Amino acid sequence: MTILTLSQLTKRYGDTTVLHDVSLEIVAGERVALLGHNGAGKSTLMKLVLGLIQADGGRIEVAGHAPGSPVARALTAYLPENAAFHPAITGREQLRYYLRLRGQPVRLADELLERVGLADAAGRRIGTYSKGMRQRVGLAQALIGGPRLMVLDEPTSGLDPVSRREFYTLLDELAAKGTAILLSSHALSELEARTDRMVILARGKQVAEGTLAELRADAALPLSVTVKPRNGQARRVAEAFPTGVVSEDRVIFSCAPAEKLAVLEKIAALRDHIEDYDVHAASLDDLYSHISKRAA
Ligand SMILES: Nc1ncnc2c1ncn2[C@@H]1O[C@H](COP(=O)(O)OP(=O)(O)OP(=O)(O)O)[C@@H](O)[C@H]1O
Repeated sequence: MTILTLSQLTKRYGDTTVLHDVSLEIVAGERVALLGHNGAGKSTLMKLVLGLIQADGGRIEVAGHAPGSPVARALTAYLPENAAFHPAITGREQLRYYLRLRGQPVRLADELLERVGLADAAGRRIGTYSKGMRQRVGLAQALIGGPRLMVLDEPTSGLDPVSRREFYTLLDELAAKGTAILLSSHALSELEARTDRMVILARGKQVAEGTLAELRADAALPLSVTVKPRNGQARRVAEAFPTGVVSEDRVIFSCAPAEKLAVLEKIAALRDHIEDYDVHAASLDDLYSHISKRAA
């Protein structure tokens, strides 16, 4: 089921068009990453989805409802990059306040805080929380009511590596239950395995969209191959791969995706001379910088 539809969305501020004809659909359970340089239009797109600002062209639907309408608001949760709370109240009080606002029982506060790993700090003033802990309060708030669509603006900035992993595990659980997730992030490496699809914006234009595999196939960037020769075999192996560079007893070279099988066959034929090898496909970082340069 389609949860979010953007069709030829356009937004202008004065004479400047900050989003041009952006179209996107997110179905239930899908995790979509919105990528782009500073000022590319990510937050603007999110504000439009939330109904905080109005588009100048195109259409947005949240499960068939207009953004910002009471039904769309009830179905949507939002976590801003720097969730801000009153420092004098406790995590539990803050959650109870949000639960009341959303017409939910306040007894759910402790359960939500437990889900985001804040059970021990529930009775402490938020002013004593670290940035990562405040982000978790924001996430707990976003979980209220079992949203169908979650919009997360750079949700992991300021979180340590373990907290980031826990955060994505929580998102995976939500997606598995059918929540559609739209998140922006500059931390590309963590998105590779944790999102289903990426949309890349460059100066308001949608310059690429697809799964990591689709973006890789489209960009056709070379693979990086590293071969570790057995002792005393470096020269023999280097001769077999003349474009390679020898570094720290390894021979490193690149090959086009279409040549991958031929290279693997060659490596297999040299098995008596080779101790190990690695083949690295282009990372999301590589793809992002390639696509951004192509769009410039
Ligand atoms: N209220 C506004 N008035 C005028 N211009 C604005 C307004 N809000 C955003 N912009 C402009 O719209 C463009 C897109 O901004 P936006 O905040 O959507 O980018 P972003 O991709 O979220 O960037 P970042 O990664 O830095 O958060 C920028 O050029 C910005 O200056």
